[in-house]
Amino acid sequence: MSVSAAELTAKKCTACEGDTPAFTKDRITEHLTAVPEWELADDGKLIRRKYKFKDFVTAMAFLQKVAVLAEEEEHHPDLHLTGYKNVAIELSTHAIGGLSANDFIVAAKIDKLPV
Ligand SMILES: C[C@H](O)[C@H](O)[C@H]1CNC2=NC(N)=NC(=O)C2=N1
Repeated sequence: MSVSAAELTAKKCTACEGDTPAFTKDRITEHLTAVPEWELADDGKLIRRKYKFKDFVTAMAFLQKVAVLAEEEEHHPDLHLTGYKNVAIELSTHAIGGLSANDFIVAAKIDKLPV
């Protein structure tokens, strides 16, 4: 059963232990429909969204908003700034070496941030 963005944004991340199983392909597919801007990468171990901003300051301001959200959720994406105004955000659950609900919750919340 597919999951909606509203369901994801209504949730909070929960602490993820190493014994939590990573999402299967089916669960990933169900969750990806809620965050269609995100691509699956690294053999299903992470999801990525790319942004192009008009300038460096705008890109950095957006990264700062993502950082605040990550701290609130206690789940932290890898943040990349390339070409001084292009941002790539990667989400995976390091504790389990794959994807968990936390990644999709944070992705859905990032999608709601003003750009
Ligand atoms: C206790 C706390 O929830 C963990 O250390 C968190 C911190 N942020 C994290 N972020 C990510 N992306 N993966 C993790 O496994 C992770 N673990």
